[in-house]
Amino acid sequence: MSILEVADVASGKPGQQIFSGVNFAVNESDVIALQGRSGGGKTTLLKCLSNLIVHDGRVLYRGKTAGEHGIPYFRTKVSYVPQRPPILPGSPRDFVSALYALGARKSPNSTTTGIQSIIEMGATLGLEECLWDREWASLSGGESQRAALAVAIGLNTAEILLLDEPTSALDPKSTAAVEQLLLNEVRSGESSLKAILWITHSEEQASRVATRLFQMGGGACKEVEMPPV
Ligand SMILES: Nc1ncnc2c1ncn2[C@@H]1O[C@H](COP(=O)(O)OP(=O)(O)OP(=O)(O)O)[C@@H](O)[C@H]1O
Repeated sequence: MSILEVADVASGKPGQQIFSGVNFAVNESDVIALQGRSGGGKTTLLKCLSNLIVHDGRVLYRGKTAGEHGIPYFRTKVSYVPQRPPILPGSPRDFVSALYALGARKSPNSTTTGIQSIIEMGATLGLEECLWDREWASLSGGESQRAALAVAIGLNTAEILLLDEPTSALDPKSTAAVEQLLLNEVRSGESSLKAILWITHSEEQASRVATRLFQMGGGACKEVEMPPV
């Protein structure tokens, strides 16, 4: 069974549709680069898939809709990671503690080991431990982007991550670390992560990470052939 089945998904108002007729399936080990012109609807599509905005059509995770699974559970499995995390009160550590306290993230880890594994994930991305105790508002764009990714991966709950330009604020070294970590996780039998849908404007990045390529524009989303290496 596919992890995610997307059937006839459309978004926008009548007469002002952003896209319609989006159909595809995401399978284990897929790393799908989603490309297309600015304003073409890539972010909107990812938000539809994670049930963050209202849409037409059906999105099935492991054969069931978000409503059938329960929306909080669905979002822990099909997780959208925004390009820039919203500025939250408190520190990244407070944020992670709150996630565990809410129980919204059913993790195999206890709170303490869970936070520790997220901090270790951050270290892989070059984040020092002291950063987790600083105010979100004091972090640079690249630090907050990597902290959000470390949380999304380190929670170890999502089967599919929907990444919105996850390296847009990063230098080449940090970009390489993020790409490597994500590919390692998706290939590891121990990680919950089984597939990624990854918005990127970089053809070079797509060729480094992707196993499939989707092109968005003109109100549609089509799979295209990967360019020869
Ligand atoms: N909340 C909103 N209200 C009204 N229009 C919106 C809203 N969010 C997005 N749009 C519009 O929907 C269209 C698609 O936006 P979206 O952000 O999905 O594009 P994108 O392909 O991700 O663009 P980019 O590559 O610039 O990030 C754009 O015309 C945008 O202005």
